[in-house]
Amino acid sequence: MAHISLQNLSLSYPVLHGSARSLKKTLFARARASLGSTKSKVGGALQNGVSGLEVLALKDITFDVEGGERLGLVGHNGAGKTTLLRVLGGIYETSSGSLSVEGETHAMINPGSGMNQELTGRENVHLFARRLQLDVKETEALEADVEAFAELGPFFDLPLRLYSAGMSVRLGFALATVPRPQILLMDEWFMAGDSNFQAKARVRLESMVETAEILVFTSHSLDILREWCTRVLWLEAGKIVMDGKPDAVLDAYEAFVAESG
Ligand SMILES: Nc1ncnc2c1ncn2[C@@H]1O[C@H](COP(=O)(O)OP(=O)(O)OP(=O)(O)O)[C@@H](O)[C@H]1O
Repeated sequence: MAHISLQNLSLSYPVLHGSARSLKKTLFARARASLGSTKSKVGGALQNGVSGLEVLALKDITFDVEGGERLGLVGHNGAGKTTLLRVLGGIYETSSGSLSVEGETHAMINPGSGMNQELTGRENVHLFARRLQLDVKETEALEADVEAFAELGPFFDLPLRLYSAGMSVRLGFALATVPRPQILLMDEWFMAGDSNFQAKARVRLESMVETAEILVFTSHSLDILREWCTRVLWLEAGKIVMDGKPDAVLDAYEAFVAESG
């Protein structure tokens, strides 16, 4: 059974170095001067670290996720949701604390990850198939599936650097939903794209979610979180504010947002 466990986990990003040029130095000085004096509605906490200014993106995070749970992450811009997904996906190392992830994990965090901008959509599908070590028949099936799903028309045979943001999402989504992992981590970019694509994406995700033992995803859509999750974690400035049943957490979050304006 898949399982995730985090104990007192923290992560900070270094911001700028003291040797940077003058504009950076000015910004650095302003941010440093505002330490502790302002309460921003966005972002992690700014702090003085060993190597200079840091953003404390996650602070003392402790929670467990059991197989069968669908955990939604909610919070203001910069609250730490994507950072947490990246930590769970093994993309970022933590500054302190411990993390244990049991189960095959797939992180849908960046629509363009692993793709070559100079290759066409079709060529990228073949690249992807080689990475998954698919045989000729499986590769043909994958190509047909992605081509039909992404509906890129002639752009499927043009280099990715010519794609619009929505077109990249279509291709990235079609490829990212091929593996069937035990733990699925998903950032909210999957909701990008036009309404026709969103409807298709939703159906595809639903079948994926059924096979994933654990789903962790971020969204600013409270309706989606209410509908999809069995549990919601509310983060603000890198800290857990509340963890529990979706309705209880999201009602409290909505009240907080209404109060803080
Ligand atoms: N690569 C990075 N380097 C430095 N700081 C970063 C980096 N990525 C994120 N941060 C900072 O870490 C904090 C958390 O960012 P994160 O992207 O995890 O937030 P989020 O909750 O996903 O936000 P959003 O809802 O806007 O996507 C923010 O203050 C952000 O400025």
